Amino acid sequence: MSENKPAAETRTFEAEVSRLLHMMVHSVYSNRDVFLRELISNAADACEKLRTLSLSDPKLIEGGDAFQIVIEADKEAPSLVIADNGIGMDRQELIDNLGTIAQSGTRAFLEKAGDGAKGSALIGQFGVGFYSAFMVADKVSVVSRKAGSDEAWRWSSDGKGAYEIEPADLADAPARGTRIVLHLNPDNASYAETDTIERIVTAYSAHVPVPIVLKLADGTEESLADGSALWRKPKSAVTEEEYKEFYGHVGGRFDEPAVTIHYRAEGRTEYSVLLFVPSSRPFDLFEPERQGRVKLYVRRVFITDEAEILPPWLRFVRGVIDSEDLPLNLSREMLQKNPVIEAIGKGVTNRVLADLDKLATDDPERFVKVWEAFGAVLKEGLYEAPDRRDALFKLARFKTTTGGDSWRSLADIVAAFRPNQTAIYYALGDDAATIAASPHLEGFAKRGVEVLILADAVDAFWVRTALGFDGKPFQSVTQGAATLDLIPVLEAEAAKDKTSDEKPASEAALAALTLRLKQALGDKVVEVRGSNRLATSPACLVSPEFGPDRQLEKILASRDGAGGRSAQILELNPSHPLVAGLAAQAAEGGAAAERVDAAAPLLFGLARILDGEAPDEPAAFAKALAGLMEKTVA
Ligand SMILES: Nc1ncnc2c1ncn2[C@@H]1O[C@H](COP(=O)(O)OP(=O)(O)OP(=O)(O)O)[C@@H](O)[C@H]1O
Repeated sequence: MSENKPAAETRTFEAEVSRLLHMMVHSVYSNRDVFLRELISNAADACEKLRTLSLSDPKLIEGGDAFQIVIEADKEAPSLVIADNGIGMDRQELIDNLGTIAQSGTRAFLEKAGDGAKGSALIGQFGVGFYSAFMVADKVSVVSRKAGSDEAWRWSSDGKGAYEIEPADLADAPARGTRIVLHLNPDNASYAETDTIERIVTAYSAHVPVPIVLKLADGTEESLADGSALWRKPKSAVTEEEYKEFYGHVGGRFDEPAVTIHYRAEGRTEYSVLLFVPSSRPFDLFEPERQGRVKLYVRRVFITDEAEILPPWLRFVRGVIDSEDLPLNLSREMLQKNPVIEAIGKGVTNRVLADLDKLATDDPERFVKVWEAFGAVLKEGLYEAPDRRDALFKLARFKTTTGGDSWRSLADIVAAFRPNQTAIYYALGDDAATIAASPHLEGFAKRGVEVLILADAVDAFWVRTALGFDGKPFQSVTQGAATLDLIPVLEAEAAKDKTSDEKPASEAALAALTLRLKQALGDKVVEVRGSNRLATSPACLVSPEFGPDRQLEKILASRDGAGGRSAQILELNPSHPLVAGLAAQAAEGGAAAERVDAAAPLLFGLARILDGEAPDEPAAFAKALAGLMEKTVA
């Protein structure tokens, strides 16, 4: 050991690590086995990282290129050792990796978990990594020697707030890589039993791409996993359990995969694919980077999980793509705009969409679960990938105003068109409940017209650019003339209208009212008109046919903080007693018509409120309303 090395140092864990460790130690989580899965996964990653680096720097693996994970158990101590000959960590990396929480996954876990029992139940779902060792050990010691370095470091801790870091003798350190010793606590001594280790490795780690060896007490070795690449095996040779175990390793997810896609493409570009569609949302689904997690291998060598092979709207897909054609020394620049990667991306995207479509036909219930989890992401493709629109429209499912709880396809919706209906109507909004309460839907409900409820943020974007489905354009219920005249009112509604003694405004009176209101409201509206969009509300606001949609503007305004609003039209319900009464006054002229002027801002404010907004001049609105109420009590 050289003189100028820093001596042993005790450092405290970052506060969040302490919290996590506390949770681990006091966890009532019953499946402690997962700690071994986590440590093996880290060891395998370390080997794969070095294998990749050695492609450009072969000196790094001078000591031997046979990567291996070795497990050693001592029943007497009791202790368990997990050693790898991978990349290793230097002093700073030990501090950064094992003293703080760098992983966004672990942070997300902490945020979700809170404290207490809920947290311990969640540990199994998230891979919370290295720190899970403290679920079974009173003390953990890590000796690591970074590949190519002549220094080794020991990190050790009892998991109670602090850890020690000190130089380690090279004689005690692995020639390369990391050796983790768990001093098992008495309750967990069974993890030093050969049977237990065999069972856990078979269940969780049998297909990590690095061989795993168990060193027995008599010095002999037993192979627990051969490190073969599962994705290269023929489908017929792989069981469901093996797929699930591999999904856990490669995707870092422990739910059931909803779809498993395993095939080999041959022809101009050759590659093996083993991909999974998860059955639940990963925590980072809506992070702004929209980063995919598919791992790219070249002839069994891990290259990167940052290549953009699949489009961002398939970022929930997990797994491996292994190319036969790419060079091993792929640089970052080469990953971009690479024709081979583009061809692979295209082929695999085709396949994922085709398999999802097949699922929709073969197992609609399961497909709906996938759509509930990832529909909002797939819909980004409707906007970003016009060439994929037809395939995505086939998959898309919607909640609608007449569909109740069921998810409806566009084909279902077109098949249920009412007589003379020519457009697919949609209502945009922040959430389904607000949309369903919108006055704009009244006339559609009265005619039994099914309206798409579009409550995902992405909806406002694709629906404006998509030209239509099956020759039917998409039309917003808050935009343009509602063209409902030709669609018959439902019989039950027509019967109600007949028995009602409400008299709609006459055409002449309505014309007088719209003219008067337009004069009174001035520039606030571009037009005032009667409409059959409404049934029970007196008035609403809509956008002109060719302007931006009101809801889209609202969404953009809430995002950018801009309040700008383009032209709007005030639509009146001629059958509403308030409108009919005002129309009669407008037609009468003179002092009666002046009452219309006074009512104009109130009517306009009301329409805004029905739209979920405040009146544009709240003080004036409140004053006018109070005046009106005063009259009713006078
Ligand atoms: N055996 C090892 N060899 C080299 N580096 C390691 C090893 N074990 C852990 N590390 C380093 O420590 C980091 C933290 O490990 P940890 O298990 O806590 O999280 P992770 O594996 O990165 O993410 P997660 O487990 O949340 O998916 C790793 O990212 C890696 O850089």
